[in-house]
Amino acid sequence: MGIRTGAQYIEGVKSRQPEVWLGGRKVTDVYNEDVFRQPIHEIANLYDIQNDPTYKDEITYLCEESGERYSHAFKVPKTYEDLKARSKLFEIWARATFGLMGRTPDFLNVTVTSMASNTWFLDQYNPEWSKNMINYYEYIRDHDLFLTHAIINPQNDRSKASHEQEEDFTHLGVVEERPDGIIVRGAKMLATLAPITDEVIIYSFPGFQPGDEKHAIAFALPIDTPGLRIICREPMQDGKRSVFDHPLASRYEEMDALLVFNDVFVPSDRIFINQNIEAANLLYPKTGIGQQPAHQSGVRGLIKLQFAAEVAARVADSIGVDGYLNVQTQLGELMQSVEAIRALLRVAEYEYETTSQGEVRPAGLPLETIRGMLPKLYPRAIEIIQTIGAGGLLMSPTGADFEHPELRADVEKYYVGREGISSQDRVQLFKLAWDLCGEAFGQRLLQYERYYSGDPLRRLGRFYAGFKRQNSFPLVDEALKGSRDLEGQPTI
Ligand SMILES: Cc1cc2nc3c(=O)[nH]c(=O)nc-3n(C[C@H](O)[C@H](O)[C@H](O)COP(=O)(O)OP(=O)(O)OC[C@H]3O[C@@H](n4cnc5c(N)ncnc54)[C@H](O)[C@@H]3O)c2cc1C
Repeated sequence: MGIRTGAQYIEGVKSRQPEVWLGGRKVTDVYNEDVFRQPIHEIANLYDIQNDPTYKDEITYLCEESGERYSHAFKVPKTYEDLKARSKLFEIWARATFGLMGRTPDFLNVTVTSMASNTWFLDQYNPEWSKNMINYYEYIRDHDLFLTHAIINPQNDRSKASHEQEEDFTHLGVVEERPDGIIVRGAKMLATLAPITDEVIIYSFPGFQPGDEKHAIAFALPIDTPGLRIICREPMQDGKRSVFDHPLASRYEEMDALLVFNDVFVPSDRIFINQNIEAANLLYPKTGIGQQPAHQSGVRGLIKLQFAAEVAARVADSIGVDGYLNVQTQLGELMQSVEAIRALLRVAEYEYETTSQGEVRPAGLPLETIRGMLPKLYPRAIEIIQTIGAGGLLMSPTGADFEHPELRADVEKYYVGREGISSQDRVQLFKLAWDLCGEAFGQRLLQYERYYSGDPLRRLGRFYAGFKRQNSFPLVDEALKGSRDLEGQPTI
C-alpha cells in the first residue's frame, strides 16, 4: 500500500475498538471522543503532509524492490544523504506540531526499522525472532502504521526487581506458553497516544536481573487485541475548550496511558524475544534503537525549544520589555540554547557512524549530549517565559469577554500591548504562552522533555562512564609531561 493519507489513518481509527478507559468510563467510540478528536486530526495532518506534492519527494522515497513509496522513517540509512533526508522528514513533521507532539509515527517507525536492520542480534538467540522482526517491519512499512510503545515497568517498588514485586505479574510477564504463542499478564507503561494508534510494541530498557526471565520479552500486537486494557491518565483538557483560549492545549494533547494485559494471547509470529534476560537487556544497546530514534527526538526537541524561545521573545516585545538588559540576557541565553542544540544535531549527522552492516547512524556522543541538555534547557526556557510574562500571563480575559458588547470596549482598551500591538494580539499571544508555561498541558510537555527517553540522571552517569571507557584524557598526560626536567625526571 505504501504511504497513507490522513483519511486512511482516520478510517483505521474508526474501524477499531480498543479497550480504552478515560476518567472512570469505557470509551466506546475513540474517534468521537472529545479528548481524542483533535489529536487524531493532528496525526492525520502528518499523513496528509507526506502526500502533499510540496513535501512528498523530500520526505518519502520510492522503493525499487516493491515499486511502492514509503516514509523516510522506514529507510535504513546507508549514506549521509539518507540521514539528511530522514532529518528533513523529522523537521517537517515536528514543525507541523511545533515539536509539541513527541510520539508522532516517525519515532517508532524508525525504532522498528533499526531493530529490523540489526536482526543479526536476534539471530544469535533464535532465528524465528529475527524472521518475525523483519516481517513485522515490512508489515508496518507496507501499511504505514502508527505505533505506541511501553518499555517501562509500572512504578511500584523501584528498589526491587520485577520478580521481587509484592504481587506476581504486577510487571508484565509470560503466564503460559502454548504451541502457537504465549499468554502475557501484567502492566507496562507509559504508552503515549495509545488510544489513537494502530499497534503497540513492547520491549524494555535494560535492567532485568536473574529471576526476571518470564518478564524478559518483546512483542507487538494490534492496539485492539482482546484483553489489552488502556487506562488513560486524567486528560489535561476536555476537548471542548476554545482554540482562542487554549491555542495549543486544545490541539496537541498527547494522551499517556498504562497498558494492562489481562491474559493476552501473543501469536508466535509476533514474538521478538521470549523469556531471555540477556537478549532483552541487550536489545536496546545492540540494535541502534537508542541512537536512531534519538535523531527524531533531537530534531523535534530543537523545534520545540526554538518555538519556546520565539514565544519568549514575542512576549517580551509585545509589552515593550525587550530593551531591558535583564530581559535581553534571558532571551540571548535562549537563542544560544537553540544554536547549541542545532550545532549538536549537525555534528551528529555530519560525523555519522557506519556499522559493520553498512547502516549509517548519527554520531552517538552529540546525540546523547542533546539528550542530556534538553531536560535542562527546555525547563529553563519555560522559566524564562514565566519570568518575562510575569503577572500578565494570568490576567488574560477569555474569547467570550471579547465578544460581549458590554465588556468589549474595556478589554480592547486595558489589554493592549506596546504601540502597534492590539489587545486581541497581545491576549492571543499571552494565551499561547500560558498554554506552554502554565497550563497542566505545558507542565506535561516539560515532564516529557525530562523523562521521554528515560531518567536523565542515570543517563548522564552512564554517559560519563562510557566516555571514560573510551577516553584516556591525553591532554593531562601531556601537561604532566611538561612538569618534568630535560632528563624526563619529575620537577619539584
Ligand atoms: C510525558 C511522558 C511521556 C512518556 N512516553 C513514553 C512512551 O511513549 N513510552 C514509554 O515506554 N515510556 C514513556 N515515558 C516513560 C519514560 O520512559 C519514563 O518516565 C522514564 O524512563 C523514567 O522512568 P520512571 O518515570 O518510571 O521514573 P523512575 O525510574 O521510577 O525514577 C523516579 C526517581 O527515582 C530515581 N531512581 C529510580 N531508580 C533509580 C536507580 N536505580 N538509581 C538511581 N536513581 C533512581 C530517578 O532518578 C528519579 O528521580 C514517558 C514519560 C513521560 C514523562
